Amino acid sequence: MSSPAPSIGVVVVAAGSGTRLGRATPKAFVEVAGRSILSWAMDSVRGISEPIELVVVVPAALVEAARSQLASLGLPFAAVAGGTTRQQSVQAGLSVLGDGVDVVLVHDAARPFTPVEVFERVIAAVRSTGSGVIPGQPVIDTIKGVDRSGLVLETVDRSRLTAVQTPQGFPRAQLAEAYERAVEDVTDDAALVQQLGGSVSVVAGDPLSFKITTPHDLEHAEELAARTAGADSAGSSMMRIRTGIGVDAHAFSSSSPTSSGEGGGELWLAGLHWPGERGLAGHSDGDVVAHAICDALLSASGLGDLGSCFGTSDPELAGAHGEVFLRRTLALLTESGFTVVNVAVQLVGNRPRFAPRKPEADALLTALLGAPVAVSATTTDGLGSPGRGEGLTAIATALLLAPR
Ligand SMILES: Nc1ccn([C@@H]2O[C@H](COP(=O)(O)OP(=O)(O)OP(=O)(O)O)[C@@H](O)[C@H]2O)c(=O)n1
Ligand SMILES: C[C@](O)(CO)[C@H](O)COP(=O)(O)O
Repeated sequence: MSSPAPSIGVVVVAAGSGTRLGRATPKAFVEVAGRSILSWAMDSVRGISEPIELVVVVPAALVEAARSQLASLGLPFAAVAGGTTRQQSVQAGLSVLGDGVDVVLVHDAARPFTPVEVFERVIAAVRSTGSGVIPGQPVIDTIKGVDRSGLVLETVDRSRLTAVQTPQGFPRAQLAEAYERAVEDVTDDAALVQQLGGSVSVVAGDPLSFKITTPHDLEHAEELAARTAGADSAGSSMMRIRTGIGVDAHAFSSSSPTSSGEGGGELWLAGLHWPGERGLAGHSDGDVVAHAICDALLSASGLGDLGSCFGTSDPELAGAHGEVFLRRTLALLTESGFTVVNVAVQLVGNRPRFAPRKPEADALLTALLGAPVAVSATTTDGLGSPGRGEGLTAIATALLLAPR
């Protein structure tokens, strides 16, 4: 069954040059503690609790670079070229959003440390008000109105001011109309909506949402990133944890076991040969434990599943043992920068008696994946197809660490 299309569209604008930062590289691609500002900005976006459709808008020359840099995000995204102003870049992002999107958040990559709670607050407020919502922070300094010569004219009532941040959220139709009818270039999305008479309200922003604009902001970002790196295992590592689940079932083969176990109906399970036990039917050797592990690993990485990664059309996989699939799966994960943290798998069936060979199975699979694998086994008290002795099922979970 296909999953429902996301109703939240997130457009991350990252196509600015960063003139005020004064670097040769476009600002979103400047590194902070070894990662681009754009990559840092994705940490919170990835944490949004409901499905999103993500569009990243970058300088035309860096579309491919962005695609490869963000490939390990673990969530699908489109990367498109921006324009010469922020407004044009937002417009480019909006134009590729799918039909299923009805709420749009526009976020500056230049605000890479915006906590995910701010995103959630904006989404909730757009839904409850049915109108535009922007995060804001109180203005702390005393503000003076001055004329062109610098003469002070007035002290502004700062209780009426808010310093605006992103993400700025809107019902899609409201934002799309504002962009279609825009007549002048403005610095934020809310201004366009207001020009059409649309209402926009403010929710609490966050000091961490500061925009990296000047070299001083970049220094502040480096300090924050260093602190995050200090708490790496508790902080950003936690954000990189991915879990996955995999299930596989095979019927017992109708042919009798042979002594060789090769193609003659003997059982291969958890990477081990089980002499004298009836084998499992399938295109490969039917090793449900190995296959469930592969599916769990692929599900955690977002790279697909056993069927999509290793189709039955590959002649090398006909009759292949579980360890072939495990090695290939590990290679795919490693190429994409994932690290396996651990795997747990449970075999469901009446035979074989698994407990005596559990240490052997754990050791083999652990060595193959280079991470702890624990295999357990259970019966179903006679219920269902495993209970009737028709075949075996295995259910696996996997934990991965995604690349930075
Ligand atoms: N043509 C542009 C200009 C800006 N932005 C994005 O809009 C956000 C806010 O812009 P700002 O921080 O002011 O970025 P720059 O325009 O890059 O900075 P500067 O004004 O110093 O050149 C940033 O994430 C920036 O990448 C964009 O996508 N396309
Ligand atoms: C939307 C915005 O981040 C509001 O602060 C905007 O992009 C700011 O751009 P500015 O050019 O730094 O005002």
